[in-house]
Formats: sequence, C-alpha cells, structure tokens
Amino acid sequence: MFSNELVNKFQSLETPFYYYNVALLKETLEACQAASSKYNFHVHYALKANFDERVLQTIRSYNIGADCVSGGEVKKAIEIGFGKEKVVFAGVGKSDAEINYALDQDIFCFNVESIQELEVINDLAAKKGKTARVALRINPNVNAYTHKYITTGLEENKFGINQWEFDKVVAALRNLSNLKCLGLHFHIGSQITDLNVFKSLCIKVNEIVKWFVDRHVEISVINVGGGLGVDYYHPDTKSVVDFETYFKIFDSFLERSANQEVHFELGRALVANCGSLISRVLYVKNGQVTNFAILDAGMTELMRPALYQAYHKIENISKTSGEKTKNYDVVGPICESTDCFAKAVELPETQRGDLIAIRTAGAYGEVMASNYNLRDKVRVVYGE
Ligand SMILES: Cc1ncc(COP(=O)(O)O)c(C=O)c1O
Ligand SMILES: N[C@@H](CCCC[NH3+])C(=O)O
Repeated sequence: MFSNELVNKFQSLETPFYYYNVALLKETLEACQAASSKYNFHVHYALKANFDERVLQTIRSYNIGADCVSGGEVKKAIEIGFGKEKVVFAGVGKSDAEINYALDQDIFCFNVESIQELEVINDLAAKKGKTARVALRINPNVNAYTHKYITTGLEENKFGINQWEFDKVVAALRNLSNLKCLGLHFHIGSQITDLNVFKSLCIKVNEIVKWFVDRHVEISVINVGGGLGVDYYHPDTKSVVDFETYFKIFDSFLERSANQEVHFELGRALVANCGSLISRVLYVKNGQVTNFAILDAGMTELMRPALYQAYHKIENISKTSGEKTKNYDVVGPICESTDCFAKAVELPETQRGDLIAIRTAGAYGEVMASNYNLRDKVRVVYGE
C-alpha cells in the first residue's frame, strides 16, 4: 500500500527503481529476533537474497550473522560489519582463492558440500598452519514441496553430502587434522510455505545427528538453513512473516542437547516484503486477443517471473480503486517473449505514464538483475 504522498514522490523520479521500505524491514527484523531469541536460536542472514548496502547495514545492526555463498559475499559481509565469528560460507563450488580468503578472515564456519571439498579445505588450512572450522552440509532427501528450480535437498540436487557417503565422511574427518568439525548443515529449498515440511526436516535431522553422534563425531552446531516462504499474494495484510510459528516448529521437533546450538539462514523471509519494483507504463497496446501494458522494467530488473513463473502482485498505483478495469499482459521492453511479469492482470484502465508497483520484490530481485540488452543498472529509493 503506497500513500498518495509517496506516489506523488515516485511520480517525479526516474523509473524503474527498487523501493525499499526500511521501516518494514526493521519491523520484520524485530519480529524475527523476538521469536528466535525465545529459543536461543542463532540467525544468519543469507546475503544472496539482497545485498543492497543500506539493507545490509540495517540487518547488521540487529546483531544477526551472515550466510554467504561466495568470497564476494564473505568480503561484503565483513566490510559491512557482520562479525567474522558469525559468518558461515556455503556453496558447492568454492574456489581455492575464496577458501583462502575465508581462512585468512577466520570466519565461523565453512558449510562443506563434499568429501573432496573437505580435503581441499584441509590442505589449504594446513598450508597456512590453521585449523578450519567446518559443518557438513547434508543432503537429507527431504522434499520441500516448492518450485523444482529452488529445491535443494533431494538426492537429484547437486547440494550436500548424501547419506550413502556418511561412512566415508567419518573416516575422512579422522585423517584431516586441519579441520575441526562443528556439526551439520541442511538447506532443503526456498519459498517453503507448507510448514509441515520443516517438521519432516526436523525428524530427518534428528536421525542424522544421532547417527553421527553414535560414531563419536562431535555435533555442537545444527544449522537447518533457510527457506521460510512469504505470502506473495497479500503484501499488505501479511507483510511480516509469522516467525513465531516457524521457530516453534523447530523448538518442538528438533532434538538438541544443552551443548548444541541451532542455527538458521534466512534470506527471503527477512527482505522480500520490504521491496517493490516501481516502473512506468511506456505503451499500452490494445489487441483483439490480449491487451499489453509495456513497462520500462523487465526481466533484467526482476527475473523471477521469467525464470520460475513466479507470482508477484502487480498494482497500478497511479489510479484509485473503483475505476473501470481491464485485463493486461504486463510485459517488459526486453527482446524475449518470456519477458512477461504476468498475464491477464486485472488493472484499472491503464495509460502511458502510469506507475506500476510489482510487490514483494525485496528478495532475489535487484541481486538477480542483469544488463542484458545493455540495460542501465536499476536504481534504488529508500523509504523510512
Ligand atoms: C545454503 C542456503 N542457505 C540459505 C538460503 C536462503 O534461503 P531463503 O532465502 O529461502 O531463506 C539459501 C537459498 O536458498 C541457501 O542456498
Ligand atoms: N533465486 C530464487 C531462490 C533461490 C535461493 C538460493 N538457493 C528465487 O528467486 O526465488
């Protein structure tokens, strides 16, 4: 929901731009912190969801850790001021240079995705005379019931160490003297809206933790990843995610002893709702089959609809509700037929110059933008 005052302000700005509502981001962070601290859970923010400077600074000020997936993200997290002792580094393809950098920074933990990676980190740590703290990223083969492109915890996915390799991992750890194993890491997918999935994850994690503990592998950290979904359909009424219910599930179903910490890596749930992509209608084409509203933003600014057929609520914020409506395919200017935000969207009759808001775009929006078609870098505007 945008006030008239805000729409008037937008009217004078060059489009397209991402609008980040910093007050809503803070409200979300406060809700997350209030719910997680009840159970003594440790939360890391997954930088991949949004690494805008102001967004990161706001998140950092809540004393949250950082979950990174590249050397660049580790560097950014540290520069912004996330404590090194709260930085975790995951990813199936860490390069030697990235590992060396993270070793030099003494980050909290590498989430390691294969036996070969354990060996490489051990060798690189040995060359520096260091001990690397690691958690084993396990592929638990738990279905996240989300879009198949953003499912990560099934055997067919490239992520993590599979169950049939566990014996070999235990043997490897015994020989790799420059590693200290802190525990286990899991992340089964993103935009998970069926919370029963997390219950199933807990049950599987309990079994796996027990398996390792029985074999005398110390498990002091259980990192259950991220994946908590948001409601893309109700950006105004459900603007803050229900963290309370989410964390309660882990408190109820995850078995942990007094010496075990539980860690989370939330991305989308923290930042999706605070962002909207604001765009202008360049042209309206009324056709016999379809009407098109052609925007000055496209898949280069927000790729999710083209990539995953993702739904984002679209509003014509220049018009008031109650006006006569029409259906439009809302498309961008990019030279691709998949450059379509949504088909047959009911909007008030739309004209050149109208402002269009594409909601819930704070996660995996700006960060996935590209300059395909030699597009300009998308601008950013903040609201308090
Ligand atoms: C290892 C890991 N942790 C955390 C996240 C954050 O996920 P989400 O934004 O769904 O919370 C991701 C992304 O899917 C990930 O790959
Ligand atoms: N980029 C995805 C999520 C992938 C999360 C990272 N593994 C999205 O837009 O929904």
